[in-house]
Amino acid sequence: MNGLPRWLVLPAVLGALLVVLPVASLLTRVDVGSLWLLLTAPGARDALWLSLRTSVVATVLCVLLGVPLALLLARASFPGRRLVRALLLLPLVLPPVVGGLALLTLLGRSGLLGGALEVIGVRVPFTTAAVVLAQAFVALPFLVLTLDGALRSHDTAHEDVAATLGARPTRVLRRVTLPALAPALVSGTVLAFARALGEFGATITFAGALQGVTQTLPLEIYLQRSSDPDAAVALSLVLVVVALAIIVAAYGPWPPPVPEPGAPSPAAATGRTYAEVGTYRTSRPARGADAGGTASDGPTGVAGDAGVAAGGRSRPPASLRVHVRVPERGVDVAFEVSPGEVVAILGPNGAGKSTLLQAVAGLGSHGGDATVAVGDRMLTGPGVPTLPPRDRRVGWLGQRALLLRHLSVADNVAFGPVSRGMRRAAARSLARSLLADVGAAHLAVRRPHELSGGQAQRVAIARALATDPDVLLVDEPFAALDVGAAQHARLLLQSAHRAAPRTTLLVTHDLLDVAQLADRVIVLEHGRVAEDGPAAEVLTRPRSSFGGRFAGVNLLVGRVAEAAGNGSTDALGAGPGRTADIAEASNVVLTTALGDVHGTSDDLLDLGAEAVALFEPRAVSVHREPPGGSPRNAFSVVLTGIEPHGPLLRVWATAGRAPGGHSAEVSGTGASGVAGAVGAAVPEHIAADLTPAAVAELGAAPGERLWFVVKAAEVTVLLR
Ligand SMILES: Nc1ncnc2c1ncn2[C@@H]1O[C@H](COP(=O)(O)OP(=O)(O)OP(=O)(O)O)[C@@H](O)[C@H]1O
Repeated sequence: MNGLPRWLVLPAVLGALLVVLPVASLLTRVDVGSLWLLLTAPGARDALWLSLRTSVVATVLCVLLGVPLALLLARASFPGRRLVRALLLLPLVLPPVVGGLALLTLLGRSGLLGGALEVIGVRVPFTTAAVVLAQAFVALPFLVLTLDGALRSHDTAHEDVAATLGARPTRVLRRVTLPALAPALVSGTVLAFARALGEFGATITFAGALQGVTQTLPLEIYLQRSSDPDAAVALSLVLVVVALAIIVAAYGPWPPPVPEPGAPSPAAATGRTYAEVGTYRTSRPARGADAGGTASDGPTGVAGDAGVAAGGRSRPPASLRVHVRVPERGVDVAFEVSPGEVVAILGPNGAGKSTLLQAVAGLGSHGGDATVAVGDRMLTGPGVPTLPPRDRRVGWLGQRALLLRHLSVADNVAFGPVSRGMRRAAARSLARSLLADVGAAHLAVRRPHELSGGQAQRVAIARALATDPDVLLVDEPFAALDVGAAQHARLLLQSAHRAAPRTTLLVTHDLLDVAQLADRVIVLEHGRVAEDGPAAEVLTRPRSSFGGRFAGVNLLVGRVAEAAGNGSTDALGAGPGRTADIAEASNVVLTTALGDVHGTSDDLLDLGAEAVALFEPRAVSVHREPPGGSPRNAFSVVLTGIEPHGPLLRVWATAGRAPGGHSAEVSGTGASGVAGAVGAAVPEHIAADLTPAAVAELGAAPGERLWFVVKAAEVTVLLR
């Protein structure tokens, strides 16, 4: 019973019997011997034939009118949309006879439109056309509501990608939206047909019962009921059989839809620090070398640089200028990217990364204003018409591969070039070449559901490059892949970029992406640029809270309180705006939320200036009692968590209050280390890496107050 109470069985069985028993008893009344005779009687034949013809025409009408209606209701925003949706429910709840009366008041001889139609010699009521209209009136909501539900439960990600590939709206509708809607369209159409076939009340009111003209099967059954009950039962059997066939067609035991390859999985975080990433950097294959396949990717390797030539640039790389302002999301970001530069966009959740990418691609409706220029081409901005995504030449590669499931792999890659006007044969040949470049030539004839996540993402890379975009937007492209497949795809992107540099914005939470792909890093915090610098600089000497957490170093933000040069112990005295009168200060004191922090610096420091103190977690020792002697940096902290970190344990603490007072702030640190820790930026969080034995000896639990100690020589102070 799957945990359900047993008493449910009785009402459930009674409910099923309420529907099944009457139909079953109808079957027992059928006189099989005279069935054929009854069904082929002229009245019955005419009624059946009329019902089938009018139901088919009414269903076609429903599809032609209902599909656009459902699309607009689900995807467009216009005044009164909710009202229209509610009104469409009316035929479902109104007695059909009321529907028939409503049609009469509109199209009858003295109706709103009927009078005018009479004048031009068109009479609708009591004709076969009236039967069709009555059937369509009651059947349309079934189709619209089925499609509307399906549309609203689908996101528009596939349509968005198709638009960035250059497809015009009608092509997106025809090649992306409608194929994705096909199952719902079939269900809705079948339901509409069934409803039209069984329609009675509206038909008899609006069309009457003229044999061969308006007397459909339900009407014939009703009329035969008094004169020839056996014929009525036999005809009812026909309707039951047709209805059963329809139900099987619509809801039969068809296989469930296959999940999209590369659907997000929780295995996103890497938990590696920059130092660890260095191993990857040194071990990566040389330019053009084969990186080898992974178990999940099949036997193919990564093509070398030369191999990506087919995806090479037909134009030189272009610069990118961006200013995105979305006040309602608290986003105001501006920067420029040099031609061919790869800029990693980092930041905690909600920092504005997706809003930024959407604005550059022209997707979504964020309601803000944006200025985006690629080279000399203004994509959007004050005083210039906003280019739609299809005309921007801005490619998109996201976490999900978003391949079109009804197309083969080769046709997926050819989709963009064909959308941009390339002849089909040429596009196919380009697709084959690009698939070979990404080691997926052998997958060309497969459907997306026959691919692994890694294979699907490789195809998505080929598809994104096929249109040769001026700017590539890459949004956590490897986050849903396992480590091997992610590295494989990462190398592919790197290889393609080396062969044909392309201006790229790369949103990521993964250190490996930054280390391997990015020239420069922009850190967003609270919708603003918090840090912008060369990738190596941000990863080794971060200036922002998030940058520090991302790079796996402790970072405390503060103001310069003292700065003394070259070992001199003379404090120059605090005071905002007062400049140290030495070129380089080596010993520095920074006032931070954790207290004064002593460190060294090579920067020219102004007293009172904002600066950051950096130190590695492994440089921190942890004590239960205040340490003896006079260590320069001893911070009283509250333990917030312990997590594995390679062979060590990473102990996290914050400058919160111990239990009893307000609880300490808890960081967004995931169990997976740095990459997992990027969900939140709490500046005063610091970490210490200890051996498991040291942690056991310490015996501390989250919430306890401890002392974190770090030598001044281990602390580097940088200007912010
Ligand atoms: N559709 C929306 N309507 C209103 N506000 C939104 C919408 N989408 C995002 N926001 C808000 O805009 C801000 C920026 O969100 P955005 O999705 O751009 O952040 P993000 O950096 O991409 O975050 P994440 O890493 O979680 O994807 C957040 O405060 C968010 O709550």
